Amino acid sequence: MPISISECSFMYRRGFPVLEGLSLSFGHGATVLLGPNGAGKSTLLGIAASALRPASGHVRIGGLDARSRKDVKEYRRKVGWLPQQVKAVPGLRVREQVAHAGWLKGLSRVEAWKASTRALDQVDLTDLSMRRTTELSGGQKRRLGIAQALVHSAEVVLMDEPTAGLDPSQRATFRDLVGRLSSTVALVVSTHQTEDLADIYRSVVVLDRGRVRHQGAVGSFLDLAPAGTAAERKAEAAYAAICTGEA
Ligand SMILES: Nc1ncnc2c1ncn2[C@@H]1O[C@H](COP(=O)(O)OP(=O)(O)OP(=O)(O)O)[C@@H](O)[C@H]1O
Repeated sequence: MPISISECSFMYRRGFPVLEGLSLSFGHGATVLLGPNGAGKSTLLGIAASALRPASGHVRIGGLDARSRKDVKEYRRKVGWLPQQVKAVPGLRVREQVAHAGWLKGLSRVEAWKASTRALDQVDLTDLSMRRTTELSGGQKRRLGIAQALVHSAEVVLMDEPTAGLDPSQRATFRDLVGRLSSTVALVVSTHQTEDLADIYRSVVVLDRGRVRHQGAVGSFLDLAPAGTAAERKAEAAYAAICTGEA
């Protein structure tokens, strides 16, 4: 189901708006969210996950509004979110932390325990399911966070820099995962990695200083690269052209 953000404004500190009247929607399939440091990507994903509350505007999935007290619990059940920082809960083992995340999203204890097996398999963490989460490496913790975002089979999945710190083999595993998720969910991935965009994502959003600078299919994004750009550099060149205002 698509997620729609309309006329959203947000500020952490009075007088310093991060987003002003932002409207955007993410449909079925995988969308990559690009933008310079500080553009507002994490803020936007936090709002879409209903972890941050905008000062004005609406965030909706179907008929559910994240800002409505009546809807918020059900809204959150429809969303899986990998935040930029994944917290290891002291005392919990990997499988327990993933199952706990599923239980918090409304699964029964039995369902959450079963679902944690599948989610850990999806991120190749089965071997570490009995490891204490506080003992994971950075990349392993990232994959724990992805498993937490997936455990309750959300309709909308938001991932903030999921491949940061992943080794090449785990990045390949993640690419396969995106391919599988794309056919069933609305997936939004914020990243600074522009290689292989066309193989992984259906559409691209570029955010800059809280504004949408570009939104469209991957093909039309790549076409913004200057003529003659080598295929493997097209995404980087298109992104640079948008950020400098040349496209
Ligand atoms: N907790 C906070 N308190 C105050 N300002 C914040 C906070 N978090 C982010 N900001 C500010 O909000 C703006 C948007 O930050 P945000 O983290 O959303 O950007 P981003 O596009 O995700 O950046 P990056 O690519 O570096 O992760 C930045 O100017 C940042 O300094």
